[in-house]
Amino acid sequence: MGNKHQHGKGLAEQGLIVSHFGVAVEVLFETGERRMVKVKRNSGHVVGDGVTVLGEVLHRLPRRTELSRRDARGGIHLVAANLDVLGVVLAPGTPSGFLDRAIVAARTAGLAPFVVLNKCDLPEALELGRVIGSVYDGILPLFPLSAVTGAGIEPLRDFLSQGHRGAFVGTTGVGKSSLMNALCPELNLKVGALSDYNWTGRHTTTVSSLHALPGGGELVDTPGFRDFGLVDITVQELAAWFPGFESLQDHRCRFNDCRHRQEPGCAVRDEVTSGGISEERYQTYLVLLGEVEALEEEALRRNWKK
Ligand SMILES: Nc1nc2c(ncn2[C@@H]2O[C@H](COP(=O)(O)OP(=O)(O)OP(=O)(O)O)[C@@H](O)[C@H]2O)c(=O)[nH]1
Ligand SMILES: [Zn+2]
Repeated sequence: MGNKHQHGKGLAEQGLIVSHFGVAVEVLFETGERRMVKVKRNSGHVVGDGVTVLGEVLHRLPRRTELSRRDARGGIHLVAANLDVLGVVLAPGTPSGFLDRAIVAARTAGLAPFVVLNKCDLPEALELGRVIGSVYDGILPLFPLSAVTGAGIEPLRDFLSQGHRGAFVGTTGVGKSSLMNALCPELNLKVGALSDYNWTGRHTTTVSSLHALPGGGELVDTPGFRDFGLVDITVQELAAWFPGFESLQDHRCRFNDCRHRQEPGCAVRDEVTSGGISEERYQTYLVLLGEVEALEEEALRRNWKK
């Protein structure tokens, strides 16, 4: 690795940040070469960023999308840039409401969400699959599978191979790591291959890494990015992106900031009356709306600005 490429004077090379080590990033260049480039700590670069590199000077290109999370003190952290899709991983026992929040968060960030129903080898997964299928089938791609047995993983591979760059999110224990390992056989290998570098702290400060899948597509591994903060959505985002309200693309509420509750001229309530939106979906929305409103008030009190 490294020395084959001649750096032409004044010629910047274009690449992609595939790993981040705090004081350095690993850049994958269009030539296929990989090289470590030093960056300032807190320079704001993340995995998925497109860059140009001239010598040791790295310049970030504009981003298409940004995926962020919020920490326990309200600080916002960028997790990855330029993702196209976000896989929301569910398994028996996932708290209800998580999926809707995650879908809204993904859509708000400009990522197309899809659903992975993991642990389908367990009998409890049958009922979850039925419930999820009845609500979300036709709204977004669904992948029932088992990361452990490998059953059902092929359709997900096909989906990702259509040139998609994605990441997974899900509550702890749903099987995100298992899924990453099943999809990226290079993951374990990679840890070993990198160990002969001697950048200080590289093993402990890795934020995330991007992996090309053997059949096409890319996945970003995001250690520490589970459910936390992703589900932190605003009332406006919820009202605009709630799954099941897709028919609203053609109809608009009278008020731009309509919360779809009692406002006059509300297109959502019209759709519920006419059957375009199910009463059940609408009731689920109202419950979530109440929760998001309460969280927003609390955040305002703590002075978390969004
Ligand atoms: N039965 C069954 N168990 C699974 C499956 N996928 C993962 N598991 C198990 O679920 C547990 C959690 O899996 P992980 O892959 O560590 O889950 P995770 O989402 O990465 O968890 P966190 O790192 O805590 O966020 C492990 O014991 C896995 O073996 C599956 O498809 N079927
Ligand atoms: Zn409305």
